[in-house]
Amino acid sequence: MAVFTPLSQAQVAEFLQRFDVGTLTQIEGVPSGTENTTYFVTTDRQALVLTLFEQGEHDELPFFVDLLDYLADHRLPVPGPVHDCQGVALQSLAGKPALLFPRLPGKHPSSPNLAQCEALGETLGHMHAVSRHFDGHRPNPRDLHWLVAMHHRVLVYLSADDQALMSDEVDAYQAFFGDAPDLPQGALHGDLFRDNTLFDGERLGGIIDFYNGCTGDLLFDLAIVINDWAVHADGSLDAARHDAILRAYQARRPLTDAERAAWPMMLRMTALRYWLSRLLVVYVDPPAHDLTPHDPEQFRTILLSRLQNGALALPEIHPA
Ligand SMILES: Nc1ncnc2c1ncn2[C@@H]1O[C@H](COP(=O)(O)OP(=O)(O)O)[C@@H](O)[C@H]1O
Ligand SMILES: N[C@@H](CCOP(=O)(O)O)C(=O)O
Repeated sequence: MAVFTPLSQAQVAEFLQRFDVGTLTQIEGVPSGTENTTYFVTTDRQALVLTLFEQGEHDELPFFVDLLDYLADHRLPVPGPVHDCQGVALQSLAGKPALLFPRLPGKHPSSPNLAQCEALGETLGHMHAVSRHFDGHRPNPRDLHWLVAMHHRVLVYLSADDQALMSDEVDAYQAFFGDAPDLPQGALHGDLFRDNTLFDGERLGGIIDFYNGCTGDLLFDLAIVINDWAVHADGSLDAARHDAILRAYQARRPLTDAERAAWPMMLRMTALRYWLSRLLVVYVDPPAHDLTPHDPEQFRTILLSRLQNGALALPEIHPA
């Protein structure tokens, strides 16, 4: 379940009066979320999504509002928050911070086809081309500093081989990124898995759930995408999906030489980032609700595959 704060029809109807969105006809709790309370809200004029923030740093919400406003203004398929009649987006409802969004069309792709991979790559390249100029700032909460600080907390739960694997990897990232030239910076989604996209057939209807959004290495976002969108069950890369995403991405934002050099290491580091964050959820900081945690093993397998097989060759650049 993901309705942590139940709302009545009357509460939502009164809330909607702050906005110019029409009159409430229906509310429906969304079961699939994991962190926040989400309701689909329908009025006589439009379909909306209401999010109540249950956890996290609430003082970071203005960053997410600014980022979504910025991306929506640049015609990216993201749900730009609805602003009330006074021009304010961030609200309070039932004692929780609340945002209202347009409901975007589509479904999460479990097994994306090549056209969907191309659409995602093209949109992410577009997003990164414009997000380089976004002037907000939020350090990446899952960057190398986080890996260095947090990996000690799970070592005790791992086999001797896995302890060595994790520690050696973190050392290798520190050695590599400590000496590497700076990579292009900008705003990132930070968690662009398939289940944070909505596809209407082959059209990308929207990218949602920007609450890992931050500013940092753009390559970090791209590596997260490849490790989720272009893998087989054994962790190996699917060459056709990999190339479809990276060709379309680079038509919008070609990778620099420094990014190309860092790519194999970034694929490993973002695989370990999820192995670690999932281990932390399972062993160190389990959530209060009873949702089944994501499987850490999946990202250990991906990491081992990147280590054993390296990265695939990056496709040729075809600028638009
Ligand atoms: N703007 C939107 N348009 C359509 N569906 C949405 C939108 N925002 C969220 N959803 C739906 O609600 C679900 C939960 O939202 P999400 O922000 O991912 O919650 P959580 O952070 O709790 O996981 C999503 O998986 C998606 O199905
Ligand atoms: N998509 C992630 C969950 C979000 O990551 P977190 O670091 O914010 O817990 C996953 O599949 O594990």
